[in-house]
Amino acid sequence: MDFIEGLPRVHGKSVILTVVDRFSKYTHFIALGHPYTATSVVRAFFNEIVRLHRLPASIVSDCNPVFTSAPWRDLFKMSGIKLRMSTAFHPQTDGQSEVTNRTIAMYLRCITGDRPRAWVDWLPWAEYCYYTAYHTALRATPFQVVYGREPPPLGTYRDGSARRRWTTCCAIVISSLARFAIGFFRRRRTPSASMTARTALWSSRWMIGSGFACYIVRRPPWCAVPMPSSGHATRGHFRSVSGSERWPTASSYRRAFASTSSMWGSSSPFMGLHQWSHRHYLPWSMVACCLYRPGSCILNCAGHAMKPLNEVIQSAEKAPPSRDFYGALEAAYKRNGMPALIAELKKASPSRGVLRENFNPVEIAQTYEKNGAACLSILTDEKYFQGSFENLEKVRTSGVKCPLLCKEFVIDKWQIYNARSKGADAVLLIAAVLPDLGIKCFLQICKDLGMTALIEVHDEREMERVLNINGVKLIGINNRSLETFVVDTSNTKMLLEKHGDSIREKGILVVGESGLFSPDDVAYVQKAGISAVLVGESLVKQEDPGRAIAGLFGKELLH
Ligand SMILES: O=P(O)(O)OC[C@@H](O)[C@@H](O)c1c[nH]c2ccccc12
Ligand SMILES: [Mg+2]
Repeated sequence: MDFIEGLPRVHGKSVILTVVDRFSKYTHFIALGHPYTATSVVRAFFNEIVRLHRLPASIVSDCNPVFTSAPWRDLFKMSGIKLRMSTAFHPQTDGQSEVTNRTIAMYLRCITGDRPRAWVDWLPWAEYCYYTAYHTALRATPFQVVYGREPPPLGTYRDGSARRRWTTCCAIVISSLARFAIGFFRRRRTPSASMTARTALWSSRWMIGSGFACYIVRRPPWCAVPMPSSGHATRGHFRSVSGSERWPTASSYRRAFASTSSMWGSSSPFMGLHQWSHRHYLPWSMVACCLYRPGSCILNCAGHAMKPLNEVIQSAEKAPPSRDFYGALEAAYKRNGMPALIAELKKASPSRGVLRENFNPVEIAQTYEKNGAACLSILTDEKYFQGSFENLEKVRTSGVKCPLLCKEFVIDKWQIYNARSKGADAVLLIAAVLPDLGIKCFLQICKDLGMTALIEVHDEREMERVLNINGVKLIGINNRSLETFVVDTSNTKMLLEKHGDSIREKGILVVGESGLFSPDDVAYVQKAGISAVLVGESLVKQEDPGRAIAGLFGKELLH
């Protein structure tokens, strides 16, 4: 048992009494007023713990004077409960509570974000998520250990109910997600044929890790960031990161993480992500609720709440077989002696606004294909690029034969299965927003689904991280800075000068992305060593985007 103090006072409450069962890790979080007394704690203990679980054999706590006071001493004497107190400067004795405290404080910071006073309302949900989350040491959820079965499903999110009050929605979304998470872990123990044991392992860890990615990608104003832990990470500090209203920039991620570095044990989110201990991640359900807040930039992911993971996996398995994206690029490069073209269907962009008013995805796709594009990239992100999965499906069913890249911010494997079920042959994975573990897991999923993963890097650090991952076949170097949107093609040259050798050694194909407008630009990146280019703006903006291809390359491309 332990206390988390110093939370914002709401309805007279500013302390959490945390009670963890050492065997099952089942937890209870009880909000208390400050100052709490021995009597108030005894009362809470009987009301909330003894009522449900009977008297414990022993209690481990730190040297809080509450437990040495008369009411507790009497209680211990009469009931035969042993008190095992940790000594000063040896918090490990009560390590279980310390870990729980840290975790719960983090959940609360993340969920309440810029409304720290809402912690009281969220406490029961945090508790629910805690005891229904898979525990690596237990190989089960605490709930399962105590009750011998999974918790019953809660209400399900229903399509069309989104206009309800946000809090209600959120509760529904969390509960259904928690259920998916549980379903997922159940699945993990009996992986289906399509999911190799290795994928299952990666994904289960990714499940936890992805929390982190969501956390990064969230729009800055919602990004609650734990303060560096000075001594105790359990104090109720809340802080939100301010940043561009329109778009989460890399600098805002960095700022966010610079301040948490001591807590995460890494100096930057772009370094050593894989080393983070799992308890520093949020459980999926928690993160999801942050993600679904209005204003979250990954709205596509909200589909999660409407279509459970196992259903998306089933539809992905039923989808027509995928085409060879990588092979198409390789063949086109050989055929033309020019970089293969991935032509992009992009209606708008956050930096340039609307690029093309009359945007007919099928027409554009057909003229791209007719004029020699090897593959197509279709933006499905709605908010910033005005893309959609409808566009992807339309192009896929229109008779266009080029392999298709689904372009969105993938942070959750659900999105990959979803992309496959809609007919995508490749997905984009952005190294800046994914930890290494995430990339590995997603690569494996792509492999299982027969898809190609295009892994996008921006700088040297990301390039090094990606080159250390096995199985990477396609790397995209984005010349556009995530931070300033400024395009600089010399980025490609610089990265290839430094890493060209190991890229060639591994047989990796490199795609030059963004800001290519003229035959000179193409020649420049080709000379740097790329074998394909990804071009959007300079084609989409032209009257006939297909005919613009010859203008971009300085010659007609062969089929
Ligand atoms: O329109 P451009 O400058 O030719 O860029 C295309 C493509 O590189 C760009 O759309 C892009 C590269 N990586 C991304 C990630 C998400 C969204 C978009 C992108
Ligand atoms: Mg304590």
